Amino acid sequence: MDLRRSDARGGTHGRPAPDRPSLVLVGHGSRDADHVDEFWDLVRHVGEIDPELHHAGGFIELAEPSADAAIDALVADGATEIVSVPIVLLAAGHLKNDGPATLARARIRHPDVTFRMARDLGIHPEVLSVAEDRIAATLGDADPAASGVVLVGRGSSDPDASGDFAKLCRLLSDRRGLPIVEPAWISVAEPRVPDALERCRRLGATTIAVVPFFLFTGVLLGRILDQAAAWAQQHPELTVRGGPHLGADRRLARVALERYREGFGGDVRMNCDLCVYRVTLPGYEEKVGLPISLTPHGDGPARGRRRNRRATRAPRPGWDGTALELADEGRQGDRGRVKPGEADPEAAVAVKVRDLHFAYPDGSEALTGVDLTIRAGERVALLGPNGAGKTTLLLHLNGVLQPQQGTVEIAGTGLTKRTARDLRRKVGIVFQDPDDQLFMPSIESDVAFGPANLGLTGGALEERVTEALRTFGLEELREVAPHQLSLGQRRRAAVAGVLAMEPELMVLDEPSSNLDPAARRELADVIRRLPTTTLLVTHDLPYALELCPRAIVMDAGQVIADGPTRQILADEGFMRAHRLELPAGFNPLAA
Ligand SMILES: Nc1ncnc2c1ncn2[C@@H]1O[C@H](COP(=O)(O)OP(=O)(O)OP(=O)(O)O)[C@@H](O)[C@H]1O
Repeated sequence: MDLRRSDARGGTHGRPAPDRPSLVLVGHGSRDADHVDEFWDLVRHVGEIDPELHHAGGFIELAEPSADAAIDALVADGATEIVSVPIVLLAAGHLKNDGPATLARARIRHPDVTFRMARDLGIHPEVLSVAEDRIAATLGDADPAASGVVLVGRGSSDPDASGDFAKLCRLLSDRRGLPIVEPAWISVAEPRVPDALERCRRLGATTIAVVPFFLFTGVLLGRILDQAAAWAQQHPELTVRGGPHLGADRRLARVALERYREGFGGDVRMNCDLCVYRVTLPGYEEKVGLPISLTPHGDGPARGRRRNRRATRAPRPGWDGTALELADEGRQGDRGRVKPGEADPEAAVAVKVRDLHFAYPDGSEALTGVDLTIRAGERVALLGPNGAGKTTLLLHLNGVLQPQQGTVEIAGTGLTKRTARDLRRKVGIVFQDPDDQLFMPSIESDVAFGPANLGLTGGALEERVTEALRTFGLEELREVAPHQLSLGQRRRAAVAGVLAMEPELMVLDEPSSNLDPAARRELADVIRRLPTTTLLVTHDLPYALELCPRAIVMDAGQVIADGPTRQILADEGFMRAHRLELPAGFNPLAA
């Protein structure tokens, strides 16, 4: 018997905290017991990712407890602020009507409690990743050039939901390189499944995956497969494969927590999470691309620095410099260009980790389900308190440790005992202490050591070494012994040595530790110029902000946040909850 599952049903979890609201996860509800079980599985994931968070789950209709009862239970525990996150893929009538209505009733029952409503899971990169995995599993080894996908939604009379679903299909094919992805709906909206299958056929697909874009199971999934099977019978020359729905994937629990943080911090994005194109609001042109605060919105006072702002005011310029600069570039006719270090959604995947678990022989569970994707060319900070699991993750990336459960891929190569040696070459780790790395009599011979081991000789070796030394301003020091250099110079030399191996992924472990301000700046210049995908593991949060557009935060063996570094560092409640401290007086919004 799965005790955790029955524990997660109904009831509340955690205790109310003074510094952050409680969370109510609101599902649609279903008469299907498996659907309801999957909802509780997702609630359980949320609790596992953020064990301290006071939360409960409930339904709009058809299953128990109701969302009203879940809210009452949180209040009975002492909650004074509650964020409601709809566990719904795309918002339509039920969320838009019943979601706010639930909170309106709750405000009447509990006038002293503040309620906020967060967004649906929506068009989020993690939602796309889950859908992408389901599609890939369904297509298997079919030739992508001759494959098509019919992604099937629930169907709604709400044009926003239908439009968002079509957009999501488009993003899966445009941005993720999937073959033809055709939207279809099982009820209310058109096209229907047979029409979309027919369109795939006409576009030249010989293998077609029919994948339900449903969060949880239910009677409609069988109907989708029946319709696909009936169509397939009329087209025996084609292969039609039915795929799984999204299910209670841990990545979706992380999206739910991100929505909670948005609702909590008043940082609801004005555009979708994936858009590089930004909409100019008439009269607010200077705010193009900035997140617009919706916090006050009639839901009681806002928290924190933006307490006194009205919903129509955007945060001050500089909140999201990245987006601002993008918009400026757009005006010069270069809209959407990806800047160095940022994710290019069209770039190849450099690192893909899925559901990675690892326990040390003494039973310490260091990794308990890590999922992350890093694209080629990205510069990403890996943050987290002591013992979060960062080192253990790195030891998997370079093949020193083998996954006990889950998968690790570097530049398309999966980690196995057979490939571990190869992966060690693809992932270059620059250790915190350069003296662990530099052991030859001169900097030049140190930098040459790795490439020479790879078999490079003569002019090719000389060229590789000179290039690496030039990149790091070490040419004049090439004949100097490492012990005669400063710590900053030794650290640059260590980076040069690893870069000379031309790794697919460069990992820098605490690169700024013990450096004086000048050496720190010089190293930052070097890191910014690295041509390789870079993962920077650090407790130096200002350095992470300076160098990495994106941060991944780990705690208790899991990824608990993944997003723009500035946004994560500015989330005071989140930072405190995970023992991440900014230096006194450091304001990530102003930096
Ligand atoms: N060799 C080991 N044997 C047993 N437990 C270990 C071992 N190495 C790490 N652990 C445990 O695994 C968990 C994750 O540790 P890890 O070193 O990966 O964290 P970290 O995020 O790198 O921490 P730090 O920031 O302190 O370097 C911790 O609970 C740690 O005590």
